[in-house]
Amino acid sequence: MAKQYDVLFRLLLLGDSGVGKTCLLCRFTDNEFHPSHISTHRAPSVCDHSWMLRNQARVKNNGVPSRSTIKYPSQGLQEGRVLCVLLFGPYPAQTTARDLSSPTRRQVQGSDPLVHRGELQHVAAELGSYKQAHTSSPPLTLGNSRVVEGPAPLKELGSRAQAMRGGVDFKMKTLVIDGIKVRIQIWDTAGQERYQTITKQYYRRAQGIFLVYDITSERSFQHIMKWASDVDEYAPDKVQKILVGNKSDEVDKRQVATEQGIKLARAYGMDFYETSAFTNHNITEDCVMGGNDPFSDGASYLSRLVLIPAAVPPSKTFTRLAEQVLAANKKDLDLLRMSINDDFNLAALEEEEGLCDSGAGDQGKGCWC
Ligand SMILES: Nc1nc2c(ncn2[C@@H]2O[C@H](COP(=O)(O)OP(=O)(O)OP(=O)(O)O)[C@@H](O)[C@H]2O)c(=O)[nH]1
Repeated sequence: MAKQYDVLFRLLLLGDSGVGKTCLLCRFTDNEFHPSHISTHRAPSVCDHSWMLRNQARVKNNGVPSRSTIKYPSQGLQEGRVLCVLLFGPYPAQTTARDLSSPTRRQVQGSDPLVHRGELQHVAAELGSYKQAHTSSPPLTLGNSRVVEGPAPLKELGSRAQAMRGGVDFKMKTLVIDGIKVRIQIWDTAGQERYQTITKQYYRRAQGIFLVYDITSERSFQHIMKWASDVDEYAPDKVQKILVGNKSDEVDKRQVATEQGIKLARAYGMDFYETSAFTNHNITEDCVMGGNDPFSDGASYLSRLVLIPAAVPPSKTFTRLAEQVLAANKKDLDLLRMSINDDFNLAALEEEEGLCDSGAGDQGKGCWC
C-alpha cells in the first residue's frame, strides 16, 4: 500500500474563543472562509437558539419551516436554518434519525432542495446522539463568547457536532517538500475555559503551538500570557511556539498594535505573525510557495510553514525554504525517516492519535477522540 505521508507534524491552535482559530484552520486546509462558524466549544442549543430568537418572526409552526415562512438570503444560512429547525423544532429532546424520517423531514427537505436526504440523516443521527448525551446537562452559558450571526452550513456541523463533545477538532493537510510528504495535523481547540481541562491533554502531543489572539481585542491579547503559561506547564519543552495576531483586515477596529505583538513574542521567545483568515493574509500554502523565508534565526520547525511573514525578500524559492527547514530539523527527520520504513510505527502513530483516517488525500476531518 502506498504511503500516505512520510512525516507527521502535530500543531495546536490555542487562544480565546472568537479569535478566529477555526477560520484560520479552514483557510489553511481548505482555503475557505465562513463568516458564520459555530464555535468549537459552543453547543448549537445556545448559539442557534439565540439565532432562532432573533429570527423567530420567520419561524412559525413550532419551528417547522415552509417556503412562505423562511426567507433564505444565502445558501450557507439556508442549510443552517433548516438545521435550526431540526434542533429546536417540535421534536422531543430524544430526537433520532428515525424520528426525522417523517413527513416533517420531507417538508424540510421539500422546502430546501439543497439539503439532501443523506446529509440530513447524517446530521440527524449526530444530533440524536448529541441530544441524548446532553439532555440532562444544564444549558451552556455564553460567557465571553459572541453569538454568531447564523449557524454554519450542514457540512460544517458534522465536525462541529463532534467537537462539541470534547472541545477539540482537527484538520489535516499534506505538503510535499522536496519529495517528502509532510502531513500537517492541526488541532483546533475550544477557547472557552470550561474545555481547558480537555484541551490541555492535547498539549503534550504537539510539535508546534499557535497562540492566537484577535488584534481587535485587547482582552484576547492579554490572555495570551495565560495561554503561554499553560503551554509552559503542559507542552513538551522543545515545542515551537508561534504568536498569531489574527483579523489583521480589521484595520479600523484594531486594539493591539503590531509592535505590542512583536514585543510579547520576543519576551516569550516566539515567532510572530499577523494574519487574516478573511483576506488570506499570511496563511495559505500560496504564501509558502510565493518564496518567503521566515528563518531569520536559522533554526526552526516545520510548523513555521503554516504561517509566513509578509516582510521577507521574495527572492528565496520554496525549495530553498524547504532545504532550510529540513536542514534545521535534520536530526528529527532522520529519526522519522527510519520509522517511515516501519509500517508498524506509522500504524502506531495513527492509533496513538485515535484516527480513523482513510487517507483520502488532504481532506481534513474532525475528530473528538
Ligand atoms: N474580520 C475577520 N473576522 C474573522 C477572521 N477570522 C475569524 N473571524 C471571525 O471571527 C469569528 C470567530 O471565528 P472562529 O474561527 O469561530 O473563532 P475561534 O477562535 O475558533 O472560536 P472558538 O471556536 O469559540 O474557540 C467569526 O465570526 C469569524 O467570522 C479574520 O481574519 N477577519
